[in-house]
Order: sequence, then C-alpha cells, then structure tokens
Amino acid sequence: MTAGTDHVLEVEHLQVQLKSNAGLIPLLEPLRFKLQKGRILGIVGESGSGKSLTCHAILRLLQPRQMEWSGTVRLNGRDLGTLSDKEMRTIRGKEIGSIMQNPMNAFTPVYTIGSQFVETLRTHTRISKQQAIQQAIEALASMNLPDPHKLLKKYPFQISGGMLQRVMIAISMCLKPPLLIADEPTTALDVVNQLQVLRELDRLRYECGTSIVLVSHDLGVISQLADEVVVMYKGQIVEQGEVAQIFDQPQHEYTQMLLRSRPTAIIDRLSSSTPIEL
Ligand SMILES: Nc1ncnc2c1ncn2[C@@H]1O[C@H](COP(=O)(O)OP(=O)(O)OP(=O)(O)O)[C@@H](O)[C@H]1O
Repeated sequence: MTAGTDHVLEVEHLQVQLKSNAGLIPLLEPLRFKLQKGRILGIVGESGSGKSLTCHAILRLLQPRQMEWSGTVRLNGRDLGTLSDKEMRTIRGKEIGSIMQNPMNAFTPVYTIGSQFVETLRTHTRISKQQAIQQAIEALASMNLPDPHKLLKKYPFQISGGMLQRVMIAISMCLKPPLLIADEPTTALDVVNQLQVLRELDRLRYECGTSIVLVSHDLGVISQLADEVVVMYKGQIVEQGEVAQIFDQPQHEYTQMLLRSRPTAIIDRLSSSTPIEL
C-alpha cells in the first residue's frame, strides 16, 4: 500500500455519461467513497440506479465508444486512470477480482472450465500446472461444487449459471486479490448456495484481508455482511455511512423507503447459529 493512504480503494468525482446523438447524458453523478483493507462496502439501490455502472467504471470496463467517464479511482494509492489497457488487464484478476451478474460472459465457450481456471491462476501466480489444478480442485470443493475433477473437464455451457457463478468465486478465492468487486454475486443461486457464497466472501475478507464492494438488492445480506453502505438513486449517492448508522437512523427519504421494503429471510438464515447441512 502506498504511504499516506490506508484505503485500498478511493473513488473521487467518478462520473459517467452516455454518448448519444443528442449529446452527453449523465448516468452517474460525481461519486465519492473510500474503502479500507478487509472491509465490505455494500452498494444498494433500485434497478437502474447505477450500481453495475459504478462497478464497471472502477474496473475500467466501460465501452469508450458508448460512454465517457471522468474522475479518479485509486487502488492502494495508485491512480488506475493513468494505466494502459494492458496494465489494467493485469490488475483485473490479480489485484481486483470481479464477480459479475452474468457469469457466462466471464468464460470463453470453447475452452473447458479447467483450462480457463488453470490459465487464470498461472497468468497471475508462479505455480506449476499441477499445483494450479490442485488449487482449483480444492477451491471448487470449498464452494460446495460436486465432483470438482469432472467439473474441470466441462465447458461453460454444460453447467448452470449458478455453478458458473461459484466457479468465478472459486477463482477469486485462489487469487486472493486486495479488492473484490461482487455485483449481485448470489442472484442466480438458491438459498443454500447463497449462504455458502456469502460465507466464502466473509472468509475471504477475514483470512486474506480482501476489501469487497458488494452490490446487492438484498438489504438483509448487506446489513449482515457489510461494514458500510452506499445508497444510490438515479445515478447519485443519496446517503452513505456505517451500516448500523444507515440502517438504524436513515436520513434520506429514499433510504427510509428502501428499508421499509427490506426482506428478512436471508438475514435470519445467515445469522442463525445452526450450521447449515451441505
Ligand atoms: N450500455 C448502456 N447503454 C445505455 N445506457 C446504459 C448502459 N448501461 C447502463 N445504462 C443505464 O445506466 C443506468 C444505470 O444502470 P446500471 O446497470 O448501473 O443499474 P443497476 O443499478 O446496476 O441496475 P440493476 O440492479 O438492474 O443491475 C440505467 O439507467 C441504465 O439504463
């Protein structure tokens, strides 16, 4: 970490505009937030409020022909805006892991899960092929994926979206990045697997000190896992702060409305002390 900052992620005046025939249309108003090592920042807000766009902007995955962006994103004090596309490709994966809503997009259909898993590990670490396969098998097993040996031989289209989601998380677990961007990581999963994934994310931050940006519609998940929260509405941050503060004393009318419609099922399961039978 660069001297002078104890923040893994610093986002300042981050703004995104859509290029259209009618001119630039603002999609994200200038955003500002920071995240310390080992902390989880939840991003909540209704559909279309700008959560995914924020994640894509941090990862520098916006299409330059479609979008214009400005502002600063720093990772451990390093301004990502100054890096070349090649440098950013190295950063993505090793230093910023990502778990996106549509896992199919993260895989190439013509290569097996195993070859993509091993290739990713070996691109970012100095381990042998055999060690990479062993790590992959252990990581897949820890994600409650059945028969990891067979799974490695399958192609992405041969397994469900939920399984692919867990494969992506397993890859991130192996790479132990300082920052993980998880955009609705449990949306495609059933309740048992949602809990498994959330526990693995929690383990990643406690054991590896990974900081996590966690986007979720589920306020129960955010209140249980996140340390701080950003509430977005129409491309703006309307409120941000420590989870307890925002959930106990929401100041903004929109946050109050979100909390009134808060689901409780996952919270109850997650906070239950009874171990889940897997
Ligand atoms: N490629 C694009 N072209 C045009 N508009 C876009 C594009 N991507 C996002 N937007 C617009 O930007 C706004 C924010 O979208 P974003 O996907 O970030 O929302 P979100 O909060 O993640 O929603 P959801 O919870 O449904 O994923 C929306 O109004 C969306 O229509």
